[in-house]
Amino acid sequence: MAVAEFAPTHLNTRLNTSQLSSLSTSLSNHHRNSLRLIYRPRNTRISCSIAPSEAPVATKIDEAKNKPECFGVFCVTYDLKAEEATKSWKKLINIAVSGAAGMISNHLLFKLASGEVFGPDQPIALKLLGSERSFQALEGVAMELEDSLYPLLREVSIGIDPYEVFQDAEWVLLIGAKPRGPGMERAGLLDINGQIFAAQGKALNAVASRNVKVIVVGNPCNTNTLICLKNAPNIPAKNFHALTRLDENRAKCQLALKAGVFYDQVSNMTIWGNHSTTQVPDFLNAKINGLPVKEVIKDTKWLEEEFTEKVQMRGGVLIKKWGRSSAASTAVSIVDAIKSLVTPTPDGDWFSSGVYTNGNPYGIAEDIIFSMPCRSKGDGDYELVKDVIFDDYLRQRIAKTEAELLAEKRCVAHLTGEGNAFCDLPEDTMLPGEM
Ligand SMILES: NC(=O)C1=CN([C@@H]2O[C@H](COP(=O)(O)OP(=O)(O)OC[C@H]3O[C@@H](n4cnc5c(N)ncnc54)[C@H](OP(=O)(O)O)[C@@H]3O)[C@@H](O)[C@H]2O)C=CC1
Ligand SMILES: O=C([O-])CC(=O)C(=O)O
Repeated sequence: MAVAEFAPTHLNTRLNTSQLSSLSTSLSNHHRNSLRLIYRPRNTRISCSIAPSEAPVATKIDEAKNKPECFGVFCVTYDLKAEEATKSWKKLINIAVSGAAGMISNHLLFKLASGEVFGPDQPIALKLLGSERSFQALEGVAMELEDSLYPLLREVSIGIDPYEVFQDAEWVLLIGAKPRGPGMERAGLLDINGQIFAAQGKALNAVASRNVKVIVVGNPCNTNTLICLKNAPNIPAKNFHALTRLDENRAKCQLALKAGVFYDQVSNMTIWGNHSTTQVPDFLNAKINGLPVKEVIKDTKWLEEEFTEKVQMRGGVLIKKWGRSSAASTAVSIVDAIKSLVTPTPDGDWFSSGVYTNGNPYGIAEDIIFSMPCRSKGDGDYELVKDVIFDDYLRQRIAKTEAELLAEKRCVAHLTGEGNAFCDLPEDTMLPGEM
């Protein structure tokens, strides 16, 4: 019989029977054996005796996959009362992440766990959604989280069933999606990924917190968000976002570079429309050092052509250099997107997010997900900014990205409960990463 020593040395431990059983299940995932746990009093080690398996191993692994289990050291409860440093901590929040074994998550999860996103007094629980395909990798991610000893990370669980993983989730970051392969039509990608987001929307509707905030990253993210929210009618449509913050950050960087200023001097940067090559980085309303961009950068041809294209195609250029799509900067932009919703927007500024268009003041078609300028009081909610200006150039560009999103919507009608799909995409426009 093998004996494993489990030593949460930095913690005060107190386990109840169900936690002992969870710990046993979790460790049995690693060791593929049955376990006998011996609990000793606080501040001592917990010994796990590993006996030859009695039940078929495959059955145990399958059980663990279907029902998310706490992982390793995260099965240990902390004695919060005994820890002086935690006295002022807020109530734990549940954050679910799909595609948790993918590249973006590999950056994001560690930022979430560090306190960089929700603050140094906000303990979190991470609920990681994977698949049969990624389950082993997911265990690896959870092991790395264990080994990072983040004080604010109180729970980690992994699973493959969204109905289990999304239970009571207050923030859901939907990152997992099939990448578009060679020769695959955009309509095909919309359908394959749309199925994933329809299923996840249904799961959110059934089990997530009623006030859950959902940020969709997996592409094509605007239409995936629409599909998701249509399948979650009991959650306010306003709570769903498609990530266009990376595009905003890319646009700020290019304007700063051209103006010869540091990028913190660029504000009021709107990305309008789709996270695709039709997106519109708005240089009419953006500011540099508090002045309209056009007063600082007088080269209109550069703004209309080079700047706009550079932002639209940044993802593709990066893939050509790096051999894979932006992962670290995407994770940073997810952090920015969340922080923009949980901290008050600085006076006079705004941020971009792909949100539901119903009631928008810009005359953009209703019932699509469109990136627009938003402000937040820091309560997780947002309002659309009213005082923006338009000219013919901006209106024309907005109309093009709007037409693309309306066409994408018709392509996925079978997934949004709106009858038969009819796919007449105006031209085979690209994701930023596909150029
Ligand atoms: N909105 C934005 O600004 C950006 C969006 N993206 C998008 O984010 C998504 C994730 O990117 P990234 O983390 O780099 O990708 P990875 O390929 O590293 O990970 C993607 C994850 O998606 C999951 N997945 C779901 N369905 C499939 C499928 N049919 N085939 C393969 N994998 C699948 C996999 O996890 P599992 O097996 O656990 O389901 C996989 O781990 C992509 O859709 C990408 O286009 C990327 C950059 C910017
Ligand atoms: O197409 C991709 O996967 C990458 C992407 O969205 C981007 O870089 O903006």
